[in-house]
Amino acid sequence: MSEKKRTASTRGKPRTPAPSATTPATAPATGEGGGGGLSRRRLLTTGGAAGAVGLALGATGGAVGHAVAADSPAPLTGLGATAVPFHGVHQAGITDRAQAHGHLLAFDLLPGTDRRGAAALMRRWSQAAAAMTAGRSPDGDTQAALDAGPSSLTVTFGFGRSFLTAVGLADRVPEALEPLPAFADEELDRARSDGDLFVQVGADDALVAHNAVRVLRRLAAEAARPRWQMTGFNRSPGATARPMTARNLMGQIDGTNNPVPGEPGFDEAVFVPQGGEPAWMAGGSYVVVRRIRMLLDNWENLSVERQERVIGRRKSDGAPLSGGDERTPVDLGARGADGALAIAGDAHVRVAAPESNSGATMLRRGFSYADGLREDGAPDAGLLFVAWQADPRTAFTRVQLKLSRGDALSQFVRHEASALFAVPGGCDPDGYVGDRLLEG
Ligand SMILES: C=CC1=C(C)c2cc3[nH]c(cc4nc(cc5[nH]c(cc1n2)c(C)c5CCC(=O)O)C(CCC(=O)O)=C4C)c(C)c3C=C
Ligand SMILES: [Fe+2]
Repeated sequence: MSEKKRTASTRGKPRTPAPSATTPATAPATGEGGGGGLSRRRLLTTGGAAGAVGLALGATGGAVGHAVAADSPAPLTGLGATAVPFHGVHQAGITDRAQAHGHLLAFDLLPGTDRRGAAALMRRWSQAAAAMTAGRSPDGDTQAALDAGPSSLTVTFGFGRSFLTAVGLADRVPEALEPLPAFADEELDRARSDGDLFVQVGADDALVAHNAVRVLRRLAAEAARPRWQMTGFNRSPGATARPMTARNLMGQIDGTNNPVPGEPGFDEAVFVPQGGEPAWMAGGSYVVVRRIRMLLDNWENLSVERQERVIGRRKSDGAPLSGGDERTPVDLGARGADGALAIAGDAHVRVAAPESNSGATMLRRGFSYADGLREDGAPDAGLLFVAWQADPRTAFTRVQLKLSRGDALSQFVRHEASALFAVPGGCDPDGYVGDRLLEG
């Protein structure tokens, strides 16, 4: 199929009817109350008819329900109707609130896929992602999400070091994409690590997220094959009485001290600046993905007091052990009545803090995972740690080196897979993600 034809058809049929209203809304990057706004505009669209009918039928179903719904279409809920624009200076899925469902995938190029073939793939993927994130049905749609709105779907693409060499662009490999060093105690499964291409899919509806993955998989067919896929989740929006930072599977409030979009230093910490090196990465970011299994049976046998000592924050409300509430800045110098440090020397927040790592800052935007049981009956569950930064050498790597040498949390977690990708800036509607690299 020619690019022109494909462009025309992906702009085609709406999955849900045209919006009757648009209302801007904001949400933080991680958790629901992590603070800060969005660098991308979110659209809350209210549709009627077909897309809404499926939702309206939830309670009644059957022929009667169909008749009622056809006469009085109800709007999609806010959850289904929310759309995050695909196009922009930065790719979506970085500063947006982490969705309830996430898929992380790596693909390897098939032998024979050259720069031209890779460019065609990125164009196909970008066009399909733009359509799906706007609630339109793309070419090759499986129709599994036909009745749903975009549900905050985001699709984010990245390139591994091996991608650049495979397509003959070894001279354009960013210095920041140097392989991560080996860290003490990691037990990495190489088959579930690295990869040529990275795809992150997030949505607040499980079918929408799954369908997007299937569509992208089908579009990759002749150019790339999946290398690994990991599936995770977060709390659903609206599950708590008020917006709150999410909890991880250890029960801790996780994401409190993330940098906040719009605050001083955020862009410098997370994005490669315009005029930065290499030029094709301007507006982009580097993502570190780590599959970190939690030894939940051991962790849950600790008293809450000991769990809090390991992290350095209270479990109930996330307040630092140095005092205050969740939002109170951590005071690493504070001491208790006994003269001992309020936040232990090996507490996770002390060892990971920017103050302990020459200012190292990253945006953590992960997903929990639960993949059933291991052979020994222990849960195969933990954190799909996803960290975004302008330079991993002075952010993730610096902090992880420190953590691997003295973090009290280390004995309760195992790093099982690892990957680093360069995530270019966003693209225009006429372009595709990576065009400045692949066309330049
Ligand atoms: C290399 C970076 C980090 C890894 C790997 C990591 C794993 C990890 N963390 C938690 C739970 C929490 N982490 C918290 C804070 C926190 N963690 C990192 C970095 C890594 N964590 C940073 C930079 C920070 C912020 C430190 C600060 O500035 O205070 C917290 C506290 C709440 C918060 O601020 O988010 C929790 C809880 C787990 C369970 C985990 C591996 C499974
Ligand atoms: Fe952490």
